[in-house]
Amino acid sequence: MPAITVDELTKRFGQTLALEDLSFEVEEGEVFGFLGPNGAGKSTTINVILDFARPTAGEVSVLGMDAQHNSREIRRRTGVLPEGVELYDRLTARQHLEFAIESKDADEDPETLLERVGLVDAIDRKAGGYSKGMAQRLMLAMALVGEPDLLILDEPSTGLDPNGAREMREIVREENERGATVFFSSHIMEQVEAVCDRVGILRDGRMVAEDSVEGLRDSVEGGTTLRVTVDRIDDDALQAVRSLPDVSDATVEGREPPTVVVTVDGSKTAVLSALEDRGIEIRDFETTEASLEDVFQSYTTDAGTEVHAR
Ligand SMILES: Nc1ncnc2c1ncn2[C@@H]1O[C@H](COP(=O)(O)OP(=O)(O)OP(=O)(O)O)[C@@H](O)[C@H]1O
Repeated sequence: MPAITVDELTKRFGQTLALEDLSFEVEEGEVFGFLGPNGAGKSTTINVILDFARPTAGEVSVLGMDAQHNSREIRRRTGVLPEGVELYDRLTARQHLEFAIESKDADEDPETLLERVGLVDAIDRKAGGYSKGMAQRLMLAMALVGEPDLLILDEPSTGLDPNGAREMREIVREENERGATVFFSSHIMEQVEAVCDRVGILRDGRMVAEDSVEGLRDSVEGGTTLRVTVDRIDDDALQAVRSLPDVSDATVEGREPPTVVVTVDGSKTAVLSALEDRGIEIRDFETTEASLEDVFQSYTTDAGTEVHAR
């Protein structure tokens, strides 16, 4: 049973079409990264999943239950880190957590939870004085209350410095190992790479790609470039490289020594062997992969479409 099923979901706000016929599934036990530029519809999708917004058309089920009819039970089993921080300025972190623990009928120690998110030193300070990052850590601790089956994190790295973002990823990993499904949105591809099993890319309310990060990289033409520095090169050897099944392009840069620049999908050794078989000496080689930013751009901008996402 999938943890989340979104089926032909459309959501309009007046004239604005925020989501259009959106369908996807998040498998139980997976970490799913929900990516998209600002305004793509990520928060709207999350709001419908949690029944904070009603669909114009389509259906959503969460943990096997209908998102609209069973929202109370769904929210009880789900930990949410919503976008934008809504803390009570006059309450301390301990009081926030006591409230969250009580409302989930859970039985946890606020101190242990705050230790996990690195905020235990501020346990009895009022949230009104918190920095953005501290507020985000407290919200994350609240999301963890009650060992939820599903964690929904909307832009969880907002306000966190690189250390905080790394700690957040560690918590995502730990929660996933405990058995929780994690669904988190971001507009930064790099943040999802380290933890996500699968990524969906949303653009203008539609899912434009769904794959592992590795699969997405491979889907962008020019994904891997192999640069081979050789003692010399001739047309015969260059043609031999070009005719290899996994090679889509091969050109020569520089003369002394020349560098063969090869766009290759599969085996790089085949390229090296093709050159060596023709008596060419390989002095050095390196491979470069498309950056994740290239991948994201190729799916979310018109300029990027020219990168030829297949
Ligand atoms: N309550 C609302 N009323 C009117 N329009 C809305 C409302 N909520 C969202 N929208 C519109 O729906 C579209 C999708 O917005 P949404 O907030 O879901 O995007 P997002 O991907 O979460 O963006 P961001 O990364 O900026 O948070 C936008 O055009 C937005 O202006």
